[in-house]
Amino acid sequence: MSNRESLLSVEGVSLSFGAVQALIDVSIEVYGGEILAIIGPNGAGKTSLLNVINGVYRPQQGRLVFMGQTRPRNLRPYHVARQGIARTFQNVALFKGMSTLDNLMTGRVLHMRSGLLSQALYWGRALREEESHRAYVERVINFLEIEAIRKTPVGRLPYGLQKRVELGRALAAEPRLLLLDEPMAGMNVEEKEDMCRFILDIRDEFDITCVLIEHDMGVVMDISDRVVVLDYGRKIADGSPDEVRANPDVIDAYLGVAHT
Ligand SMILES: Nc1ncnc2c1ncn2[C@@H]1O[C@H](COP(=O)(O)OP(=O)(O)OP(=O)(O)O)[C@@H](O)[C@H]1O
Repeated sequence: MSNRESLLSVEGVSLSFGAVQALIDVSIEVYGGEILAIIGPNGAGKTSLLNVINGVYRPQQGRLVFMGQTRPRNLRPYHVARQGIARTFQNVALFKGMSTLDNLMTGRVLHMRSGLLSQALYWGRALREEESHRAYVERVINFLEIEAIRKTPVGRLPYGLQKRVELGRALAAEPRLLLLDEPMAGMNVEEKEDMCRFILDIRDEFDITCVLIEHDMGVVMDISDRVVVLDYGRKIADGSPDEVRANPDVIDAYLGVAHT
């Protein structure tokens, strides 16, 4: 559960693409240890917000504070990842010809100190490092119950399992903050239940804070500690699942009807 200490502050962020205003003065607090869902109709700015958080988009206005440090405006996505923010994508983004194990190992790249030269010069050290990365990846494989597919090229796996491998790769990066873009999209009921369990356990066992975009309201209401609602680039609600569900602005945004 949340420790009520801010892990990430998004402060007054505005982002536009030409005439399109994707985010308008959005402020969000993410507390350590919580599962925060971002919801909203299509085009509301949810993915843009994740892309701002992981440094792919630079907002025209506003700032981000992660673990007490204000992010420099020119920080690149690679450095954001090194600071401890990992993500998965709406459409699975894996190396389809590579095995599950190798895909997960790519998640460790940020933590690898040995370059090619030092691997040649200090072979023993590089080997020890490789072993420790393997051990961490094995922990992730066990946790996600994907032992049976460790050697399978991920392109051959059913979609639900590919999503799980992608989650594993993000987890292998040992992030502090995990951003999940529609982790249940395209899954059947059973796969969704598994994914919900994994997200809850990631928070509890790995102590990783999760921000997720999800369209399945049942899932959102079940697993989130807090819900933020975006509509046309603005934040229109922020609260517990029950508060948000009862919020008239949210009902309007989803149902498109005026409330009395
Ligand atoms: N790279 C881009 N170039 C131009 N416009 C963009 C870009 N990315 C997003 N937009 C626009 O910004 C607005 C917000 O899009 P975004 O993808 O963030 O919404 P979303 O809430 O994630 O939508 P969905 O639920 O459909 O994925 C939309 O009007 C979209 O067309």
